[in-house]
Amino acid sequence: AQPKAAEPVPAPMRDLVWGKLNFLHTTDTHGWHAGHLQEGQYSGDWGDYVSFAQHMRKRADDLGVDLLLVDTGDRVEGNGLYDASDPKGKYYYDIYREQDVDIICTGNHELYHASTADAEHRFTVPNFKDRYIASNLDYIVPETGERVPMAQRYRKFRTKNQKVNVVAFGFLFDFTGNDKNTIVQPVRQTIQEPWFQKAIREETDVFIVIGHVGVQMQEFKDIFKAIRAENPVTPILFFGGHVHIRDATAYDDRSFAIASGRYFETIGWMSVDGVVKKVEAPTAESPLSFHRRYIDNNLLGLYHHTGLNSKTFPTEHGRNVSAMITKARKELELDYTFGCAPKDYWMTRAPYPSEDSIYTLLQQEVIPDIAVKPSRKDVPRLVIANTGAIRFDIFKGAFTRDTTYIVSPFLSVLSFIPDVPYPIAKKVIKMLNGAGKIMQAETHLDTRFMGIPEQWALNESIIYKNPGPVIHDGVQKPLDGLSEKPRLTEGYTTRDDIGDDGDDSIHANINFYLVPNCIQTELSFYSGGEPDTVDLVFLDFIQPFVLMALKLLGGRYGNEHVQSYVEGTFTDLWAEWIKKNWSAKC
Ligand SMILES: O=c1ccn([C@@H]2O[C@H](COP(=O)(O)O)[C@@H](O)[C@H]2O)c(=O)[nH]1
Repeated sequence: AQPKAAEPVPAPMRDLVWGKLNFLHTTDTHGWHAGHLQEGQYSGDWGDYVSFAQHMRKRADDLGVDLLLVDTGDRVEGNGLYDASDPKGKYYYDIYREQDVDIICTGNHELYHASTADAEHRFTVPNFKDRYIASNLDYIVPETGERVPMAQRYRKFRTKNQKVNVVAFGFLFDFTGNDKNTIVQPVRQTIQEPWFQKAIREETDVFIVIGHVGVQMQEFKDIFKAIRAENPVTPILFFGGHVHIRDATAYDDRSFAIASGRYFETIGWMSVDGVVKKVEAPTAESPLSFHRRYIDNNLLGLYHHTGLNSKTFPTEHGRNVSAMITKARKELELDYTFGCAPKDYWMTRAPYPSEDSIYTLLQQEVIPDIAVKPSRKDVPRLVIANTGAIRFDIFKGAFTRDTTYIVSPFLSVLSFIPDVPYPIAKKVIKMLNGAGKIMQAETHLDTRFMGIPEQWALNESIIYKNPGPVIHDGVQKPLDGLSEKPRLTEGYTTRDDIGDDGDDSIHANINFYLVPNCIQTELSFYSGGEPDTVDLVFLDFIQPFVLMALKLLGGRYGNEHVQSYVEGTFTDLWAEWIKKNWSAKC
């Protein structure tokens, strides 16, 4: 862990179940390779993961089984370690490559900006060579304009100890928000391609499909169907991501799929045992078993799973990687404090609106100050922000340069359309929040894309009768006020299609309150009647949705009507606001 990280916190543990094939899985790490410095239960850093993987590989060798490491993308955007440097990722690429990942693919965040996709192609693809797979992603070479596969389409290999033959794919969901230098081929088209049809007919013991795709998403189901049609009994293993949740499912009894959360809070574990190899002549009845665990990135848990302790756990390689991170954080001045958050502000742990909601803070305090265009400051305006633009909670205490990127990493800016008739403009927010079906039918725009990924698969809030004790401030209170009950820390209490025993650490529940796709602030409205027109201000990320909503409401607006509202990214404006408004020392 990093020198200033919170101490790890103990929790009752569930053990890992080993099989012939075993996997460690990371996804959606979003630059959190220094770990969570403010949360002891996720404070392991990339160096600790390097140490952990070394010990686990040794264990696999001792047992004569295999361990493979998988990463399913969105490694960038979301933390100062990636975002605070110029160029972005100056330190990240060298830190990330220190982990010996066996199968790796691309996420959508590697593609939003041409510069990010270029860096991925220049650094991570060659760093991982034949272990990088891009089944449905092409790259446009800047010098020649030539369209080439981002990496190989699929990979065939044999595992070290069990000599299991593997055919592996690496997919991205049908993403359309990529910049001009990449092309994402829809999965349904890709699986018709001759190379894919050939690959699924290769002689193999196991298929491994890694993807930046939620395990409940149609893309994975389509891939499964295509492979299974040709391979009635071959095990098919899926490693997914994108939706930032812990999840697992089985598409049939000889397949298994896991998604391993977000922000390096989780290291996913999957194991497969039974009749895995073709030479054992498997039939549909041959025994095959799958296990999954969501390992908290908590040092005490990593010690538990390796049977080691604080002295014996860190390897030389792991220590060196932790030191690289410390050096990078120092050079980036990530601990530089802009101000002091007076309390915790939650994305989904508190209802919106409420005084503890980060969106209420944004709507009522931040936006009124930052959404001001001097030349039009008295013009009535509606300011719309998508909730997905906020990526993490704010914890009471120091608000650092790192926190700025953790909360708001994107390069979004405030844009506006001047003088929109108010009767139309006032209905836009309702359309963005409630008319998903109409929008999708008209345009294939999925309005959930404006909201937070964590709730894409949720229809209602999850409210527990006995939410757990808060130890965030370091003071742990007993559950239900009964001191003899176990003192659980708040954390993941995952329920997936397999059951409710997936988490390696037993935690107290956390409530999850649904939030809308977008929030709106009304500014400079005068009393005594409605304005005829307003300036419609919005984050540029949601521009296609706003234009579509206006169109559906009878307004005739296109990209040509959109203008810049204020200078600077939303992230910079937040940081300025914090400096001015939370200037007290902690
Ligand atoms: O510029 C941006 C980019 C993304 N978002 C939000 O993020 C999610 C996608 O998050 P994943 O990590 O890829 O799951 C997107 O739906 C937006 O809500 C944004 O607001 N601005």
